Amino acid sequence: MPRAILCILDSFGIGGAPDAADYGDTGADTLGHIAANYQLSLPNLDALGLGAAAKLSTGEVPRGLTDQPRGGRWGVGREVSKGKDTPSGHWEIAGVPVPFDWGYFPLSEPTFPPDLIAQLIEKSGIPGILGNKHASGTTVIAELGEESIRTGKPICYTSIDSVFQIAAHETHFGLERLYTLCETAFELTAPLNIGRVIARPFVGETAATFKRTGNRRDFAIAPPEPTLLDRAKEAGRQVYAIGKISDIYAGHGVTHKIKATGNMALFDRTLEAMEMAADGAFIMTNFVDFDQDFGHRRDIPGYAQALEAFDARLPELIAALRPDDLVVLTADHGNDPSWRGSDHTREQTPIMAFSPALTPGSIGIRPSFADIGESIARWLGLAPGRHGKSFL
Ligand SMILES: O=P(O)(O)O[C@H]1O[C@H](CO)[C@@H](O)[C@H]1O
Ligand SMILES: [Mn+2]
Ligand SMILES: [Mn+2]
Repeated sequence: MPRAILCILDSFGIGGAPDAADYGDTGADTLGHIAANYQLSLPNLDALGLGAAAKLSTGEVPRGLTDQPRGGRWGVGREVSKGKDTPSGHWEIAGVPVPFDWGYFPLSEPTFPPDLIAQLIEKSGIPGILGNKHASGTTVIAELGEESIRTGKPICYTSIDSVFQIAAHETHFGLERLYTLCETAFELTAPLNIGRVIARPFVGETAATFKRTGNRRDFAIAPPEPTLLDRAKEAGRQVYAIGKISDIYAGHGVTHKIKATGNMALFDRTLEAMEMAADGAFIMTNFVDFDQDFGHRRDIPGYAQALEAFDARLPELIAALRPDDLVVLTADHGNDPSWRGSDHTREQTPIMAFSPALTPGSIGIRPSFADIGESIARWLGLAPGRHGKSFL
């Protein structure tokens, strides 16, 4: 019975979104700009159609890649959901475009409504908050982390995404206490249509030594309709959610939740799941480092090396495939490390689908990421959903 493995390379855009101007992102191109600034070597991704997909997206083959795929189906994903954020991208990939507008916090300072912060302080008993602005997570910890340790006040910040993030020291503030605080914040922000509250624990004693840990936790609102994960679970299938996948879907539709820190550990867990998973299973992994450690940090060599490390492991994944396994590689949005600021960028995404049982060829530009979910649904023998069309 066919199985499917879906790998999300978080933020790995390939430029060319027709609505990029609406986001101030005209010309943003995560892969294109990395390739222009770094001598990229991605032979396995290129063989699966990455260079060809990039050419279809922007008209140009990125430096170091080719437009000669050597197996699999390849094409371009275009997002219909308005948010260029992780939940919007992931939900749409799993067949459910986001039909509503998320709530966002303004660029002005303080960014959070005074009422919201007053209630958070009252309900949680914290002495106050620091931050209260748009910020990059690592920068704001370097700026305010020492004061946070000294005063016991957590650092609350946001971005252009629909998020309320709380950074606090793992031991001085306490990890469990941070999670509880996030739960309270989640209850208070849900009526504002805020997609996620994210706990951002860090360690270290000085600005120079602060480091965020793998104990990040996302408290997310649930998708508005059943996703591919729910549909697979409902049909009695195993659904493996690796990395932050379970958090992104608020645990809905997940039968096996597996956490790991770092892309290589995430790759290991994916291979292990492929060994364990039953016939008909659906395995989904989010490779978060691309986005969290390199895209938001505007680190071009870091992003490039993470891509090369991922590429180098693809032969292991291909060798582990059973004859009727399908693998799909794609991304949820862009995060061009050469771009201004530290936020995501509106871009199209690569879609690379391969299986020993699949004939190669182009799938063109898909009008919605939902086509990915529908293709996997068809592969797994699930009933069609309400959105998207299978390219298989
Ligand atoms: O700068 P850091 O804390 O990594 O935050 C990033 O992570 C958030 C969630 O993915 C995004 O909204 C972005 O702001
Ligand atoms: Mn993302
Ligand atoms: Mn991000």
